[in-house]
Amino acid sequence: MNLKSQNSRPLHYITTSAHQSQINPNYKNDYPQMGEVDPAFIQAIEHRPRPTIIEANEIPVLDLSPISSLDHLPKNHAISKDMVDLISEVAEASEKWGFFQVINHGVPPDKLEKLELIARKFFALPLEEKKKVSRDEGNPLGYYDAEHTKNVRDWKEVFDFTVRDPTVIPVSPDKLEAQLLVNRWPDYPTELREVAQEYAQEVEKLAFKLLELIALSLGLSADRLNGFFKDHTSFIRLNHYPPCPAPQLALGVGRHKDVGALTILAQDGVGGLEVRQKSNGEWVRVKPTPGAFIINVGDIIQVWSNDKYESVEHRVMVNSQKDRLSIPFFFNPAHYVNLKPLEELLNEHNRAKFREYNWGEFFAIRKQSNFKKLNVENIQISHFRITE
Ligand SMILES: O=C(O)CCC(=O)C(=O)O
Ligand SMILES: [Fe+2]
Repeated sequence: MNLKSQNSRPLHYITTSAHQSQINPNYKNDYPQMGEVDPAFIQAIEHRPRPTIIEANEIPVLDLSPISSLDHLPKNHAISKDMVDLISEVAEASEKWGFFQVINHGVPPDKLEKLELIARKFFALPLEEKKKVSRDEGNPLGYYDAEHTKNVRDWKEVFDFTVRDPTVIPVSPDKLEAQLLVNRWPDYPTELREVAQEYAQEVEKLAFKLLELIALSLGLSADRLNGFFKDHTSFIRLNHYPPCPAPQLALGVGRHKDVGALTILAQDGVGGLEVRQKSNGEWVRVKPTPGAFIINVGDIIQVWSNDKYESVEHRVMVNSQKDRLSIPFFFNPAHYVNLKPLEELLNEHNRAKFREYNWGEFFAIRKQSNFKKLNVENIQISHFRITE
């Protein structure tokens, strides 16, 4: 890679410019030129985005109206025809795509709009302000602008908070006993805490409904998986992707699979999320659908379902013009839950494909590899795969 300059240009030089220009008309665009991109961001050639984008027109959009007024789904199949249809759509989408979108999901749109607005205000603050609530090795919550995916730095800045406050989970592989994690809220914008918590409560309800739909779609009783989430360790991330001077070299988030059970993602209208299509391995763009959430099956559901529903690889492309905001809710079980294929789905033709592993330990090890560049591959469920 023949870069003009090897000097690192901190991400913060460009993060606020889009907003600064709205606030201050004299603000000069300060985007670094291509040669100034820190090599830490540059993807290996085979992982760089392709110049032509393929839109995924077929990612299923599921209408959750049949369940939007319910708090929980009926425990067995004593359910309406509409619900039966919905459950088979969930089964098909999870098997074929590992991704689907939902509309009429019951989350009030104004809760999301408010959070988006406040998130933009937060990211528009000077870096020193944001760093007052910085994540560190002892606490993975708060602001961070140097996350690595597969040891390459992502072109993004994030703010993480847990849905349950406090949340109990081990955070470091050197200290695997569970710790009490407390959210870090900034002084400004003052409303962030309240708006974020209100949004979290609404999406938490949706997460349980989706979990119940997935259980039913696997032929289990609706509440089969709920017990694993009694003390859930779910967290919400505000992802901000600043405009990037070299979008053909870097990624907002490098290719990865989500390690939790389910992800419920809100994205703004800019677009950038790409999913690796199961049928042919092609990267396809998930076009923003106003009012819809994007749902993806994570590694834990892959393990529980013994590979019936696979967690699908995805990544985020950035662009040189616009910044982008996305808000994933990562629905994760309690730290003490041990994960393995569900007994009732196994038989002599379908033997367990994964060894048991503990969620809290897995989380602690993965968090450390996202925090800094390591020289080893990060932990994956494939490390627990049983090879004959
Ligand atoms: O920004 C997006 O669309 C997806 C982000 C993502 O995959 C993640 O944060 O795990
Ligand atoms: Fe993801």
